[in-house]
Amino acid sequence: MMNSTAADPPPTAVSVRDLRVRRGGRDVLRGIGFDVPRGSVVGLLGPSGCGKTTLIRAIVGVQIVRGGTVTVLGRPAGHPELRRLVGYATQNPAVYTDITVTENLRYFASVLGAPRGDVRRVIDEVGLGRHRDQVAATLSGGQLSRLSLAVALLGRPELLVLDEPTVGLDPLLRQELWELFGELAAGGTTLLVSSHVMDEAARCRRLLLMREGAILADDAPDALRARTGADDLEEVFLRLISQHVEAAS
Ligand SMILES: Nc1ncnc2c1ncn2[C@@H]1O[C@H](COP(=O)(O)OP(=O)(O)OP(=O)(O)O)[C@@H](O)[C@H]1O
Repeated sequence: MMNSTAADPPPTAVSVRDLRVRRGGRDVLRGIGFDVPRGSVVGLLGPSGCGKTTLIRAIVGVQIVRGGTVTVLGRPAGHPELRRLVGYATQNPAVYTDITVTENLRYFASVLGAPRGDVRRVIDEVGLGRHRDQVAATLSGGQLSRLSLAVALLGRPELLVLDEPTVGLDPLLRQELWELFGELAAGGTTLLVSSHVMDEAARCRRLLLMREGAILADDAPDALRARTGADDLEEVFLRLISQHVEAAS
């Protein structure tokens, strides 16, 4: 058996235990737990309102929680050291609309202490080369969300948390972005990516399927297919819901 040393990174990038969150007088996360292995792409899927963004907010340390623990790269979520280690792209792009793509990225690179050369790299990675000098206010929705993703990629964070990064993108761009996610994971980055789109789920190493503040399943896509006897992940999800409802009744 191998002994881990103080220098070894923890084997899980994110570890959530019995996490409970209340928002607007409702229990939005009801005691959930799971691990995100390092160097993998994990998909967070579930219907609108099931709690995906709330969970993501807890992982990046901006959500008040009622109970439970969230450990990120071996530190409690929200720890100041995580600022440089975690890249977060929100659903609504948080960039300055009155300056250009490059100016936004230069600004965020200086805030994060990322090398200047990173600006060019992330622009290329998200395919915004032709728009580098365009004022952000004039970008399309999909271009804006790619700019937000580019900000999250600055400094090569160890963990990327992306809230619906492919909304509003055409199928080709979506495919390119998922290829980029795969390349980043192959290089050791961990990605937690939320999505409504089930065909994207097939590209993930593991899937967290959420419904009404609970995790219905946490497994590899093939294991979920085998468990439910369905091929299509949309159908897998539906069967898991009915199994869950039957078990609860
Ligand atoms: N600021 C808030 N105050 C009170 N309740 C909130 C707030 N934001 C979200 N909620 C509630 O928390 C629940 C979970 O919302 P959340 O945004 O986490 O869902 P989601 O799965 O990310 O949805 P979507 O896919 O539509 O973004 C919803 O019932 C929502 O109404």
